[in-house]
Amino acid sequence: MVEYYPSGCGVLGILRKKNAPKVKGNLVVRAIDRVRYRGSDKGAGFAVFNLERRNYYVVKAFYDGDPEELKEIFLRHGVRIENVELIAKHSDLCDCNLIALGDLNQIKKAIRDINETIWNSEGRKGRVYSVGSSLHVYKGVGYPRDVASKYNVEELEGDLWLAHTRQPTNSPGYYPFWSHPFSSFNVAIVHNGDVSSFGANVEYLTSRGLSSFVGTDSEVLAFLFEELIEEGLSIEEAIKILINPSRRFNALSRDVDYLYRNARLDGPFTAVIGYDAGDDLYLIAIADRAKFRPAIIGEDEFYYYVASEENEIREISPKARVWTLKPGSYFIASLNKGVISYGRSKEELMTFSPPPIMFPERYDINAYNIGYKELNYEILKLAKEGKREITVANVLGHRYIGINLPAMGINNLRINLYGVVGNAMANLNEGNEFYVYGNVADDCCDTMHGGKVVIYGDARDVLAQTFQNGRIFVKGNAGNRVGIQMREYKDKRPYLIIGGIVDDYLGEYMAGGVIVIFGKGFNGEPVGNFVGTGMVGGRIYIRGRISTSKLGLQPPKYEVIRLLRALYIDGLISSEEYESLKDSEYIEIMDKLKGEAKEYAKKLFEEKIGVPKYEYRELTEDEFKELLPVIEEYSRDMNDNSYVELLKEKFTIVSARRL
Ligand SMILES: NC(=O)CC[C@H](N)C(=O)O
Repeated sequence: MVEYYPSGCGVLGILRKKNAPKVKGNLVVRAIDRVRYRGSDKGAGFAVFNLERRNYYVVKAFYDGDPEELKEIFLRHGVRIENVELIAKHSDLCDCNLIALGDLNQIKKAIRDINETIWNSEGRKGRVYSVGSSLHVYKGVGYPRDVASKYNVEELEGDLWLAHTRQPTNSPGYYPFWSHPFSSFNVAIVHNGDVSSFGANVEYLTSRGLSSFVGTDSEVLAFLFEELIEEGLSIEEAIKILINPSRRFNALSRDVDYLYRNARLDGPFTAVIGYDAGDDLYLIAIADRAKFRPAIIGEDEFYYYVASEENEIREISPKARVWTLKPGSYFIASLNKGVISYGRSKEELMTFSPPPIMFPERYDINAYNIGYKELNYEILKLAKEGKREITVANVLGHRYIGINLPAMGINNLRINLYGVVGNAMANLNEGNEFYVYGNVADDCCDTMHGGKVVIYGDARDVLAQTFQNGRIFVKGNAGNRVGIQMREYKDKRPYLIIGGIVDDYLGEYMAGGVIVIFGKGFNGEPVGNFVGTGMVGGRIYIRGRISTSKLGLQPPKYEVIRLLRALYIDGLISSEEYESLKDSEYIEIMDKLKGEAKEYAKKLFEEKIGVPKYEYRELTEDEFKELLPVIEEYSRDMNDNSYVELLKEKFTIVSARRL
């Protein structure tokens, strides 16, 4: 039996390319069903768009009563309904399609009023949950397959699809009102995470005349996007406001930032937005600036994909190329224009690993049709029978691989994994070796105490959290928050070696151990922002020079200038010093200040702000001696002896700053 434990929502988006065939519903259902363990039986849904012009709107409503009553309510609000069709029942609720004729603005106004009446005044008697010229939302209580079979979703076709499996964190799930997708006039969204700015966002929307909300945090996303576009902003302007980028990078002008302050999203989110602009269809994916939820983007010959996990994409497209969104970034593609924004630079895109190898010539277990518990059980069984090397083919999102082994006293096994490994592989590992011929998902090697993990593809977010002994070798890239809280004790020292590039918060709160980032074949800086924030021990070696602005959590520029001005007024620095320092980076300023001025600056910033120590140089003899055997082993595993040469180059070396 395949057992699943709920964990967080699963999202999916698929857009066809211009000359590609339409996307069949059965593919969408298969893909979202791959991550049904992320959801629960408390809600699932689909949105399908087709770029067709019609002279009417399809209004969809849940209603606890005779659907004909709805017609009257619409008429009272000045909207002519051509046809009312009962399409399904959700216990006592009718699910109806209404064909509305008339002016769009009039229909919009009427629908806001109608929801105010049937949801607010009549105590949740019903709700209009989607309106579109080509958009159809299908949602309900249950798993994606339950909702799909109720509406024959597998038989439908579309240019653009969204799908969702829900693990409710806000608002209940016993009626379909709270299921995703949420929709507002030609816009539909699915979301994984929590919108903690819900209150401020509702305030913003209320000020724009909206008055009826079902209470799921995610719904504001649909309303906000639609409202911002309605106010004349471009798609990119609108989503930059929603994403709420860090003020440190000035992604928005001050005026825009201020004007739309209540339209910003806060909290963790990955969201997929589908938008029918009339002449084109858009697939958009956004990630919060700390990237607290996964977001995988994919592309093959026919389609663009957005998913929570790579296995959703692999289920239907084994050869797609995939990459991740950078923290606080966005992906936009349209049916007519293709990709408008990739969510990271083209150069970075090129560094992502090719599609995984799913099948070796010989293997012991085919994981395709078994759940992760069963897979762990099979591995354990073979280990107990005395097998020292076990090969698994067709891994597709299986989680917690190997987690049961240390507790069972098995610490000298080699496990070869072919495919796409799910979350939390090799957690708590003590002595086993894992060789992955593909990519691994989030939280790999958490609290690993020993043994070895070799990944020939990419690792995603939170790789090697509290990693404390052993070796982790990644050939490709790793994601956000890599090596956080790594530590060492006596002769136990963990080594994390990454051939490619990483995103933000590398080595956050690191307390021990060694991280090496080679950025091989990449010309830019191979790390994101906030490197070594709050670091208290250990060392990070990054090949090449990294701009100091990427290190730690630094104070905003204006605060630093304010301090310099105060130091000048108090006579602690001269006017020349003030002039020469004021345009420098924070770390350079801190290095150049002396005496009492430095003491002041330290008190103000350093004790509160986790900025690590920074050096740019070749390795010392001792460092080289320490790292050489590790890098030789890495080279052997990667079958590429150029890494030892790279070790002789100059590195940015980040370590704890002693105050
Ligand atoms: N698990 C999630 O990502 C939940 C999404 C959203 N907060 C909801 O309750 O529907």
